[in-house]
Amino acid sequence: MKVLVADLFSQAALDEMSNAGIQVIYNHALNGDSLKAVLQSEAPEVLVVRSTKVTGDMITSSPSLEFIIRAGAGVDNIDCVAASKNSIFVANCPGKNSVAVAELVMGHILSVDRRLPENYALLKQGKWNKGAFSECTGIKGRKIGIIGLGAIGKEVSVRAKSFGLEVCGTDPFVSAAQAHALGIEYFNTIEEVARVSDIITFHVPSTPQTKGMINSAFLALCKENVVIINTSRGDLANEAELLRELEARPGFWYACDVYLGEPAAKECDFVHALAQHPKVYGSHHIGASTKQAETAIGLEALRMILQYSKTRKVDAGNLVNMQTATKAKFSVNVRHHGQALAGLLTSLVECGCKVQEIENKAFKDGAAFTATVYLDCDNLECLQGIVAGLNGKEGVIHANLVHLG
Ligand SMILES: O=C(O)C(=O)COP(=O)(O)O
Repeated sequence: MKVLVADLFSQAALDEMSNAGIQVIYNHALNGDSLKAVLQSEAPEVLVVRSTKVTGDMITSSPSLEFIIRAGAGVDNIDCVAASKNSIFVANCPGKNSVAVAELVMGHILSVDRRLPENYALLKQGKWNKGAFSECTGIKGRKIGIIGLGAIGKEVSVRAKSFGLEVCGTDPFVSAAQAHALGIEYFNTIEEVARVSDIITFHVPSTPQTKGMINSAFLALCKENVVIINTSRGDLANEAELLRELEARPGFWYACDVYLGEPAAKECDFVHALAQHPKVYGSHHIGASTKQAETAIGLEALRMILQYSKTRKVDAGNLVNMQTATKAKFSVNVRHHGQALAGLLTSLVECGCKVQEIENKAFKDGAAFTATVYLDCDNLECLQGIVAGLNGKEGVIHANLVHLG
């Protein structure tokens, strides 16, 4: 099997692939036309990318392609609809860079509160101005609102609590009970989070529902001195409205890792009104760029590639799309601490799945049970929602979805 890796990727995972007899082409300079050309000339079955765009045109002109792996979380850079139409699976590596992103969020929170970039800049200019920084507030006891309580949002909440922040949040896929179990005050809407939070951090994917959600109407509900952190996607922000609010409200600060019209990793000019605004602290979309995250993502991609090379089945933490033409067969695998599967089965039936077989294995690893539910389903989105919900449930160690053909 041939795998094309078109972005920076773990060397250890590349070596493992080669050791397993997989032909690997690693070229992290590929982008646009050059990526399309290599897809055609090398004809790989598997393509691995990070933020590099995979367009419908690339997909339709690459008949060899069977599986695209997003070595990261957000799949908005991949034309998943075109992939589905061409029977190409798309999977990401959920949760594998969550800690790295959460660590960056804490860095931005502290940077804004203590004005660290200005501190550095003055010292570099040979100036000493302790008095200029005596107005910093401190973050203990203030409230952080987390929009999106998935893997990244949860890691942020753990770190925020250790700094003494109070944590609240919202997420349409997480129940109030699940949030409360994590010590997070739960709200049903982003508007409620806006009203009570001193710092608001966004951890949602780019979808039609989330695009432009950081806008004037949202900011009007926020506290006067709110700090907004966006490490998710640039298009969550209506940048024109955000710039107006930054001008109009002296106490409002924005820190971000992502921008509208962000250049590809391989380019270097970036003239951008928001990025260069004095009340914006920005980083270079480095949320996932730690060696720890690179290793975790590399291992997850490697696992999926090895599995696919042996079985031609996609065993993914999150299968993003599916072949649209036919009903597909899946299994939901759950490792848990012995609670009943009744809730899972009810949810599966409610979303139209046809359960074929349930396999239970007791006391794997001495402490945990595993269950595999085999089913037919043509509503992948619903099925993914159920599996994601299981991962947040108390007593569940891990649940994943496997495409069986
Ligand atoms: O995983 C994600 O969604 C990210 O935004 C990380 O992007 P990257 O893989 O560093 O290009």
